[in-house]
Amino acid sequence: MAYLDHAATTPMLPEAIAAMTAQLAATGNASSLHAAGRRARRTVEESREALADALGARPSEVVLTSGGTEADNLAVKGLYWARRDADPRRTRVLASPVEHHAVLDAVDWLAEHEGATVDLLPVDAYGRVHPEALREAILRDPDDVAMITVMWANNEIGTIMPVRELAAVAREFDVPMHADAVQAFGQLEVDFARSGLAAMTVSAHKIGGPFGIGALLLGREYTPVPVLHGGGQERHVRSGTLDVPAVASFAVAGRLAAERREEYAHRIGSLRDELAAAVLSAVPDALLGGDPAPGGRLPANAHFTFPGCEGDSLLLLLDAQGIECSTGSACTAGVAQPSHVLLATGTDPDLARGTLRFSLGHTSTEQDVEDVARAIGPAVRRARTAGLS
Ligand SMILES: Cc1ncc(COP(=O)(O)O)c(C=O)c1O
Repeated sequence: MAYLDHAATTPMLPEAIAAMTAQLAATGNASSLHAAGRRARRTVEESREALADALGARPSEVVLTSGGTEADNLAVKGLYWARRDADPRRTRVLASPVEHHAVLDAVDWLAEHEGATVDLLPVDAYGRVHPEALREAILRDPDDVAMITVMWANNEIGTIMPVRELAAVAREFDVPMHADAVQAFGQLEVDFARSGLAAMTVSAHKIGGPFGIGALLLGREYTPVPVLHGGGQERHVRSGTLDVPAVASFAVAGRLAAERREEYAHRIGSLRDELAAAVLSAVPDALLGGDPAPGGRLPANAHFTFPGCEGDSLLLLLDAQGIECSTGSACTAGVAQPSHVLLATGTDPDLARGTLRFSLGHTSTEQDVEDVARAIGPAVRRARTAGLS
């Protein structure tokens, strides 16, 4: 068994499981005033402090959500509404074209239902947005920009964005910028205070924590209009009873992700390089995706294009050998669609159908690399033959 799909989700860390199970039997709504409620509240506030510490933020800047998707929606829609309500000219959203669908579809929704104009920022061959491109886009009309959203690191090809430089440009024009740091947290140093961002998304299940919990890091300058209305929890921007066991578990995973990051990134980066070398040696015409420059892409990411192959067939052939990875492209009604990320980087749509993403994580070992090295050559040959028949 080689699980190489940690960018989709990671197995939970034993420490995060222990923190969660310890809370499952506890009673008390963190909003209640009695002793059980106060105990739950204490657990939540201690967890918030641990998460703030791990992310270079203040505890009051951690807005807990049901995950990355909700945090992205709150940032994009909420900041758009807040800025447009304050000045009706502000209806333009600047976004990178390689965002996760949680951002891209929220932006598209604003265009369809709220009169937003969406400017997709130009990217280079690795899907990177350059600060000059952002400046140019803002300068087209600095008065009409509602918000900017550019991810910290891409989930398919691992490209790392120059987030601090981009946020500095946004600040020059007093425009709030949000970054989806779901894939960056745990692999890169994501320090919210130093980033200059107005908002930043993280998710627990990508760092060894549980599903269904995440956070929007939110500075004090901008208050998004809520997406969820109700009890007024989380600074009145995200109502809903908190899932205390998940919050406690997220905090443990977050603390460990920050503490172990450097050593982890080093170990996983070497393993990824070995995996890339093994695949390229077994399939010499395979193309390694992402930016090969040091610090150009996430250490856990290995993305390949196999000319003449359907990624889906290849994935299933590897799955039959116990190797679990992803194509990185969406499948609509059984038809494999080339990924929007690859299309944005100028990849030929036919080539973009033959991609595989291996993403390593805390459970990855040398054995996983050996398993891929052994299986990938025969699988590609079979997938190519199947494609020709
Ligand atoms: C970059 C990125 N953003 C957002 C999400 C969504 O996060 P969640 O699964 O917590 O809703 C993911 C997960 O696939 C992701 O990779």
